[in-house]
Amino acid sequence: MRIAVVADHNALPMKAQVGAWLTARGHEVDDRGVHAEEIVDYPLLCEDVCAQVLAGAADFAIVLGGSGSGEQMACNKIRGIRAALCHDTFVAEVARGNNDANVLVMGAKVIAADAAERICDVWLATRFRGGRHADRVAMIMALDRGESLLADRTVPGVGAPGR
Ligand SMILES: O=C(CO)[C@H](O)[C@H](O)COP(=O)(O)O
Repeated sequence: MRIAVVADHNALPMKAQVGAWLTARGHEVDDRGVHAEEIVDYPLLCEDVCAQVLAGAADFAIVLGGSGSGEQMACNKIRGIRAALCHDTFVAEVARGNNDANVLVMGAKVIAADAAERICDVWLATRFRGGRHADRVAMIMALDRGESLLADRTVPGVGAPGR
């Protein structure tokens, strides 16, 4: 697969290790920075790497930060992106299998590099299951377009006061 990778100043060693791991398994890695330990504003990296996915230049993006939470937020502000912050293989499996996520975010201050490799392994091996999950992803994408899911209907149990 073609995988575009970025890391901020908190995750350069993880980027090197994950990049080498991916390359050793035959994936094409596009290392889009940063390349030095200068402090960088991670939303810039997120915009760049997500554009690679949206343009079809990459099958997935991997975004590495300190915690990863801001990176996940930034990526998910970009229309068409479904970014998942994964700290373990369970979340990675659900992110791909159920959510059809196209950007993997990890926090180098949260998990070790060997855990990041295991997460990548599960991410790349898991296929989107479709079915009811496809309906939910379609709803996510409607929200992404600024549409309301509830404007023209009521859903039992949603928004009603509990007893
Ligand atoms: O994980 C992150 C955002 O979620 C960033 O890596 C983190 O916020 C950067 O902060 P600093 O400039 O203090 O290293």
